[in-house]
Amino acid sequence: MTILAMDQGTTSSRAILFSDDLQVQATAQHEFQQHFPRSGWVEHDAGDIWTTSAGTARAAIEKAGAPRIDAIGITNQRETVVIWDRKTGRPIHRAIVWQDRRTADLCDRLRDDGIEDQVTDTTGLLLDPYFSATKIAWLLDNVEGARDRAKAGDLAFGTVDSFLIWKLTGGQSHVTDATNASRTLLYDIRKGCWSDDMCKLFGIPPELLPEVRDSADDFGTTRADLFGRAIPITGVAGDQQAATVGQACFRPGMMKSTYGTGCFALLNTGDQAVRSQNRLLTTIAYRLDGKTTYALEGSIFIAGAVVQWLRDGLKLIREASETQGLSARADDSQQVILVPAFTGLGAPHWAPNARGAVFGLTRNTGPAEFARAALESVGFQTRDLLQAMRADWPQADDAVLRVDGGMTASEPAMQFLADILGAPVDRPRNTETTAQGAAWLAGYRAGLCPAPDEYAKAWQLDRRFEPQMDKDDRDRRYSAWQRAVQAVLSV
Ligand SMILES: Nc1ncnc2c1ncn2[C@@H]1O[C@H](COP(=O)(O)OP(=O)(O)O)[C@@H](O)[C@H]1O
Ligand SMILES: O=P(O)(O)OC[C@H](O)CO
Repeated sequence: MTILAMDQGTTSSRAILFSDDLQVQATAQHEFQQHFPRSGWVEHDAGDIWTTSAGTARAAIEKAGAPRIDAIGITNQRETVVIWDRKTGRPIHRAIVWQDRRTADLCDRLRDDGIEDQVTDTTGLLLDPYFSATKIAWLLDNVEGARDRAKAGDLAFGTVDSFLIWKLTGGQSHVTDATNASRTLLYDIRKGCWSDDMCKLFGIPPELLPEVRDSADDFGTTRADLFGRAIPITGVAGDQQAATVGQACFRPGMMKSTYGTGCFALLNTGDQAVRSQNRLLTTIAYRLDGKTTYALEGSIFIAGAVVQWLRDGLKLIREASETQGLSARADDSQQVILVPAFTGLGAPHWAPNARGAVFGLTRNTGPAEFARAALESVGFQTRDLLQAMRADWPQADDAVLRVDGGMTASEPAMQFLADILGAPVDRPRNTETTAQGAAWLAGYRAGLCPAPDEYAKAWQLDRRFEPQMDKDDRDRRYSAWQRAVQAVLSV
């Protein structure tokens, strides 16, 4: 039995074939072009999204010796908006990517109207251009004739999962799953349906919207000519939610944090949609067998990207892994703090105009101290998130943190994370947690993979990082970080 996971990310499309015991059989990856038509705008060609997704799927199947594929799971960059013509399947514009800030003014205006509380109550999100609704509104208002065509039911909106399913099924299915719907600003996360009020507020004709299904459900069957036979699509989740599932964070209080370019932390809060008082997001972690599990989410914009900056910006290293040896040589008597607010600060500050700063420089500060400060900045920011989660939901005190993503290869970064959180950090053996989550969802629905409890038992630890810093030191260092962040916010 073989399951194909299609992982459509911000910079590349990947395909991973899994056996039914969820071992990786083959992978393929293809980067695609990013379009930046103006400052703050980020677009993808939806055609590229489709061809690289289908192409990597074919390549992975070929690499594995063309096994029979029994089910497909899809996981995707979230919030990104595609609108296409239902008759021709042609997108009416490039996809507007989650990072795109073009609707910042619209969000400000809506906030000035005093509606943010209502929006947060319904959707669990904030009025920020990050989410889909204002991007949809922008397309309807800026592509000629789009609003009329949308009202007439001629157009379809989808997040990337939905667009891929449409293409895979040859236009037979216009569907999405609850996790992706929960990122649009249009979905009532407590009632589990599209919200008429939100559609009115953002001016979105409901005719545009896909049908919302569970994360493990029947999403349609692929065109037979694509991969040799018609294959059922039975699992879908946004990539951060798929990683939560892949990490088997099925119990309330379990938390996963993915350290790629940025960092996304999701804390399972069970059947409680916890309303954050600290500007975290309330989101759907997954919906299985009709039952919704919620999460609190915090996003940090710069995690592994700070290491890229050491490499490409400062040219202090040639490869990310060199930070390990370099940071070990840092002078312990120096307390250099780097606040990497290169593109503003994300949760819990949401300060888009903040910019980075370095504190505590001396004449002896050199590359080693910069490398250490860069790795530590990721730990400090995670503590900001955990602190906010603890304030929102007291059970978070006992959270178990499971980490994944490229930056978890960094032993010093993970050790400092445990030290500054004062809590253990678990790194799993499996590094393909996002794709594995999608594969498990598909396999679970198709009857190939075990129920959550059984699947959770198969999760294997690679290394647990135990906190080694004493409490006074931890508190002192964290206070210094907080002062540095306040300084950045006040400039
Ligand atoms: N050994 C390492 N030490 C520190 N950072 C690392 C290391 N290996 C990779 N990274 C960082 O991890 C990030 C890549 O992780 P990945 O999960 O592939 O991200 P994404 O999916 O966002 O592209 C890069 O930003 C890189 O700087
Ligand atoms: O594609 P990634 O891994 O950068 O993830 C993007 C997130 O889903 C955005 O919310």
